[in-house]
Amino acid sequence: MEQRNIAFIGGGNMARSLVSGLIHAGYPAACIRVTDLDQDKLDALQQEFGVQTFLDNFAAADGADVLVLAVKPQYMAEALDELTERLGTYGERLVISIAAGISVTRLSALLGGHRRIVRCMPNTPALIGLGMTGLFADPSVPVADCGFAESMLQSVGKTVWVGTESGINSVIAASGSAPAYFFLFMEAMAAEAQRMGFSAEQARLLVQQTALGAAQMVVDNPQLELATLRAQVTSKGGTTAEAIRSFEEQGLANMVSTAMQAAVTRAEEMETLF
Ligand SMILES: NC(=O)C1=CN([C@@H]2O[C@H](COP(=O)(O)OP(=O)(O)OC[C@H]3O[C@@H](n4cnc5c(N)ncnc54)[C@H](O)[C@@H]3O)[C@@H](O)[C@H]2O)C=CC1
Ligand SMILES: O=C(O)[C@@H]1CCC=N1
Repeated sequence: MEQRNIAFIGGGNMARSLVSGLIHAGYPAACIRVTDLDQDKLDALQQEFGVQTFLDNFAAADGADVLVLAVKPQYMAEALDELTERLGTYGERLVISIAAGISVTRLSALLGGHRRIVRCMPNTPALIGLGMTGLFADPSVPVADCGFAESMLQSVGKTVWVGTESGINSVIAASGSAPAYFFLFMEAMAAEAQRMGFSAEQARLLVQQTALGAAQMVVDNPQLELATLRAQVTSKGGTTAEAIRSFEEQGLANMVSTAMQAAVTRAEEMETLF
């Protein structure tokens, strides 16, 4: 991967996962800077990865070729107002934003009209190198910059480009927020397994190993439809058929669709708020 000086603005969960992925992919720690308001987080990042850390965003951004915006959406304007005022211009810098609900147009305004922006939507499994990220860039962004952003996100998992910016909100619904859907489902299953008499530890093992096995079967069998894998478990007149019938009667597909649309709607609302 091409080496550029990267400054992460915000050193929280997602920045940590990206830093970890880059370091494990052999990216030099000397080319990575991280800023945060929390000195303890910075110290932990410095100790674990050997990256340079800063309490001052300007000090990190000055001299960096790439800025990765990794603060929560509600703090983005505050962080960028100050940075833009002190930097004056972003020049040739590539700006990669991982924030939900902040459009390229809004980012550009916060960056004093800067246009070299790639929006990315990763998810938390990036922490263990199994992330899924959607990327979007305006056609005016140089191909080399898009390639850099893609390589960075591929260091923590898989990537997909979306052709329109609204596609990023669909990525939020389908993968950015989605680890939480699976966790919720697993929570519900583990709770029921406990009610059936398993200990908390046993219930978690039953659920997590099944989720892992099911996901691995999907990955290992790209030629099989998801419905086919489901059918292979579902013996005619058997137990699974009854569980699936119950899910379907209660409108699982509709529930999932409505929830994913709710995530999109919230992302659209956030675009008007931050
Ligand atoms: N958590 C998730 O599953 C995902 C989050 N995102 C996006 O990633 C971004 C970061 O999210 P997380 O890492 O989960 O949040 P986080 O809260 O763990 O990290 C944000 C960090 O920014 C720091 N910060 C706040 N204001 C700052 C400032 N002015 N200058 C420097 N640092 C500042 C905070 O101290 C905090 O450590 C958000 O914009 C979110 O939309 C994107 C995809 C998935
Ligand atoms: O919940 C959120 O807003 C962020 C974006 C995707 C996952 N977490």
